[in-house]
Amino acid sequence: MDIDHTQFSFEVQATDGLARAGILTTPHGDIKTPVFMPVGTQATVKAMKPEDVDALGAQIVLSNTYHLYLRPGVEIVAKAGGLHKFMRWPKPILTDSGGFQVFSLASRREVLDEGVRFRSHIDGSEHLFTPENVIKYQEFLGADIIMAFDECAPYPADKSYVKEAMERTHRWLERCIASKTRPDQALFGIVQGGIWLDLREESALFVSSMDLPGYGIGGLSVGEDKEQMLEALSVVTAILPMDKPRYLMGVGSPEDLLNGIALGVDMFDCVLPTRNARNGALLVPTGRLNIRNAQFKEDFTPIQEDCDCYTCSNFTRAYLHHLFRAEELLAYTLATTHNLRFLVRLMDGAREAILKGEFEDYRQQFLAGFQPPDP
Ligand SMILES: Nc1nc2c(CCNCC3CCCC3)c3[nH]c(NCCc4ccccc4)nc3cc2c(=O)[nH]1
Ligand SMILES: [Zn+2]
Repeated sequence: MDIDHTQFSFEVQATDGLARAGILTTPHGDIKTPVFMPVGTQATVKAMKPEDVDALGAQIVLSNTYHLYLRPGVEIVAKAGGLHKFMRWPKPILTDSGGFQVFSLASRREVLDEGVRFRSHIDGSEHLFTPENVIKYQEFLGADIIMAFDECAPYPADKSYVKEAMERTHRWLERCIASKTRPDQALFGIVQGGIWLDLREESALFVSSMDLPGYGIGGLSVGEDKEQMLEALSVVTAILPMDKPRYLMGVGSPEDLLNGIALGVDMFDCVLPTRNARNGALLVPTGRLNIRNAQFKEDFTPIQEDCDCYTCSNFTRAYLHHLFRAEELLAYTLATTHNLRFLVRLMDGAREAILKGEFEDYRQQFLAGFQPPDP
């Protein structure tokens, strides 16, 4: 089923090297790219009200077919009128297909050509995900962008297995395309191939040949070296159509976002900014600040002086330090608000720099000041 081209389109407004500034139009609104997409695994960005996720500038949120299929069930979300109504998020939503989550969360998995048999991490019940039923589940959930059912090979894995998983993913993509029935949902194919550049080239060529509205770059950020990720990424982005959005799945840290943009990536998602926030690791221009540290006990300055977020505009480091030490729930909301705003501003700055042809300076200047996490 083809998409309704009046509802989906992608316009590259400017390029600066391989970096792009664009607009992705969807039935629930436009998305300015580059974009970081907050993760809302179980139909909520953890600890956040949707209106506050909107207020900090998030343009699109992610949710997860695997989780929502197991609980509350896709039928209930469909009865609620779909994800947008169920979670009161009126802007675009993207759902991941569940392939990755089956491998990272479920137990007793069995990969067959038909699909993946697994046991629920919640109650041990047995299930089978196939390309056909995963597309059906995503149609019930009603996201604007849905991901093909794929197999993200584990890392490390030998090349023969990665090749087999890539070929299975290609066959599953054809079955996903054949199963689609909603013209108001865009199906993104996913490029696999591990860290092997010949497999990456083969997968990028195959997925590109399906002429889809956008492309996920999978199989990365699974433990490989940064250099291996960037090398595989550059092979893939050189092959994917220039006029379609590229989504690097599961990435990442501020430095990975800027390095991905420099290689032609438009969309990103990662659980880290929100997960780290809940652990008290707050993003600031010089790196990460662990607010639980005793040094902040009497620090009455904001998390970040020049941040305009609700947290930095109203509270001090001493207060956040207290909330985390006291395990007060407000800590998670305030910390998540700041980390998400930090990434929204980082992406907005990248977009402005690309429009002015100054992205390389922007990237270098940010990376010069930002200390990477301890390995
Ligand atoms: N379909 C699919 N999904 C992938 C994902 C999940 C992306 N987030 C989905 C959201 C939907 C809602 C929830 C998440 C990935 N995430 C990562 N790395 C994250 C690694 C990481 C894990 C924990 C902390 C930090 C980094 N690599 C990924 C590869 C694939 C892939 O090939 N195929
Ligand atoms: Zn802030």
